[in-house]
Amino acid sequence: MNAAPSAIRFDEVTLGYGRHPAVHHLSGEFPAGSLTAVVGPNGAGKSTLLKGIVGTLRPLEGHIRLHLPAQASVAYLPQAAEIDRTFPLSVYDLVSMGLWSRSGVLGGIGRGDRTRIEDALAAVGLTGFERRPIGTLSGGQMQRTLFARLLLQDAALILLDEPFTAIDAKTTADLLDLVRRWHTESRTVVAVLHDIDVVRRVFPETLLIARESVAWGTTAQVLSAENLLKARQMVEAYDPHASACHRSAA
Ligand SMILES: Nc1ncnc2c1ncn2[C@@H]1O[C@H](COP(=O)(O)OP(=O)(O)OP(=O)(O)O)[C@@H](O)[C@H]1O
Repeated sequence: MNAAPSAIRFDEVTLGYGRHPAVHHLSGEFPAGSLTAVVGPNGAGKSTLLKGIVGTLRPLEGHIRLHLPAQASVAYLPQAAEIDRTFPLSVYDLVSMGLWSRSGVLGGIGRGDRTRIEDALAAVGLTGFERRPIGTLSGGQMQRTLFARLLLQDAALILLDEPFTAIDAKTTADLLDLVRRWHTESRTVVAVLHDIDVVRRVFPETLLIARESVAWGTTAQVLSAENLLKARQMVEAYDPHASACHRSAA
């Protein structure tokens, strides 16, 4: 298998809300520099998994360990529905927040930073949009803005939750080019995706989950018809009101 050291390691991790487990007994690793899709039916626990990695959700059981270079940041793009677009920010303001990990919230923006912000906006095709309030952007333009912010974050680990949902083919293709670029730069990228064709085309590794791991490895092996059917059946059979994990109780 992959000889690269792990960037994220899961040891028997159970994540959940209150006492209700959402993802059970997950063990495995995302190697440093890997490009992995997280796939599974609605309610499979994909977003929950990312929240566990970011640290906004603490495991009910087990450990998640990040092995990143010193000072390296983690960049996290939540689902579009979780982002408040009524906040009075311009495109420029939002993108410049990508520099906060280095400059601090109150740090000034120097000439070099301004060039980097302009370069990031150009890379996502938004030159000329600097002063636009984010509330006036289309869904695709907003996603381009958020990817420009990710570019500036310069993170070793990038987590994307359904980044291409409700985004047209041209915008998806442009943003996938950035994902490929991050992969060639040896960043570790984990993306929750629903479009299996995109996963097969672009993502070498896949984790298929259905409240627990169904398969984890190379995309061609993981996305077999048998595994996809198994995942669907496992989620349909799951009792969302279960208060304890059957394996813990065993
Ligand atoms: N804040 C929360 N409080 C309680 N339960 C939650 C919360 N967030 C998610 N859940 C539950 O955890 C389970 C997994 O949800 P999650 O959002 O991780 O699934 P998902 O695979 O990302 O789904 P989708 O593809 O629909 O986005 C679901 O049963 C969901 O209802």
